[in-house]
Amino acid sequence: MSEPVDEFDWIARLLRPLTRGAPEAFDLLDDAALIPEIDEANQIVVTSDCLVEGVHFLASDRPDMVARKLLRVNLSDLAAKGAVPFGYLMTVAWPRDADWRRRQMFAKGLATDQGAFGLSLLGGDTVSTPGPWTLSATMMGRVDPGGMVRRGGGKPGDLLVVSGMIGDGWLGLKALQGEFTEPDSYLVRRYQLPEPRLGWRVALRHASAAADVSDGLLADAGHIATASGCGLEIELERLPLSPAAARWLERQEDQAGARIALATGGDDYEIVCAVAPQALEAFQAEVGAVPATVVGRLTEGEQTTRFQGEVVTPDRLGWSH
Ligand SMILES: Nc1ncnc2c1ncn2[C@@H]1O[C@H](COP(=O)(O)OP(=O)(O)OP(=O)(O)O)[C@@H](O)[C@H]1O
Ligand SMILES: Cc1ncc(C[n+]2csc(CCOP(=O)(O)O)c2C)c(N)n1
Ligand SMILES: [Mg+2]
Ligand SMILES: [Mg+2]
Ligand SMILES: [Mg+2]
Repeated sequence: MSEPVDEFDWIARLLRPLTRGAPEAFDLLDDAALIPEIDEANQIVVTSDCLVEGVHFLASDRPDMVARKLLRVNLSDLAAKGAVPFGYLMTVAWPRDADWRRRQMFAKGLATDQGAFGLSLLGGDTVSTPGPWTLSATMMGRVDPGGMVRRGGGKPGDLLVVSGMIGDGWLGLKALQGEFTEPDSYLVRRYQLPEPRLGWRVALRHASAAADVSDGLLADAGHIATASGCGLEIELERLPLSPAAARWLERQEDQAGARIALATGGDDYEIVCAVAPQALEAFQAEVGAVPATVVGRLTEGEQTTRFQGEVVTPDRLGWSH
């Protein structure tokens, strides 16, 4: 039997050398690449995320919702970098039985969110596949020179702040898989239609580091800590929970285990960022309607997670392919 391959080992050991040290790639340690010097006023942030049926979405999800999720997971990376998106390239691998109607619904979903987010389709590729429906988008956005918020740059003592709510996406998948029922489909909608936090662009000017939360809060906060050369502490009782998530949590016997599941399940597409204590007020003045919650801080130590003062040790910090 061959050994299992870790996603981040493959990126670090086999792909990083292929960047040949290009400064644009940041050693493949960030959410996006940066193309500098387009002109004096603009730099371009570029990111690419792929969705696979059965891995990222369900075969029963509507094609227009899959289209919108494809755009939104990519927009989420640009949101975390403080970029203003403008266009994308897209590759679609269609299973042979994908009929015109399906493709039409898919294009309609793209049109809806292109309108909502001011995007143009710039190019791409279309192929067929004997496997599951697979889609990839490469999304581009503008920043002022030096304006991209990096994963590195956090300092011990910085507060870890998260946008919106954590755990809803993971719970929405559980609901779709029949693990529990919800009357209003709020969680299912959160799984199928993430909300990229582009409204945090100005607030992020007061952050020292940021990433979006796709793999899980503990994993993605960990990416910030690692890139910043810090440790971190997260306190699970501080997780921002929607009313629906709080109701689910109430029904769970193992409270620590349930909170770990919410903080490692992923599919949140929120922003986690590091903010120096003295910058918190200025940061909070710019976040608008989306709640900002302090969930922990960067430290000089290891990565630790606590619940009610006790250290807890999750089996995994988040999703890994
Ligand atoms: N196949 C690949 N080729 C080149 N670079 C890659 C590849 N896969 C990942 N990377 C790079 O590795 C880094 C980390 O990727 P990762 O997928 O964790 O980023 P992300 O989009 O923020 O997270 P997620 O995929 O969970 O949304 C990024 O710089 C990304 O561009
Ligand atoms: C059907 C189904 N099963 C499981 C999951 C959970 N999931 C899959 S990939 C991923 C990390 C983010 O993606 P990536 O790292 O590829 O960008 C997560 C949390 C899902 N969304 N749908
Ligand atoms: Mg990311
Ligand atoms: Mg991503
Ligand atoms: Mg991932």
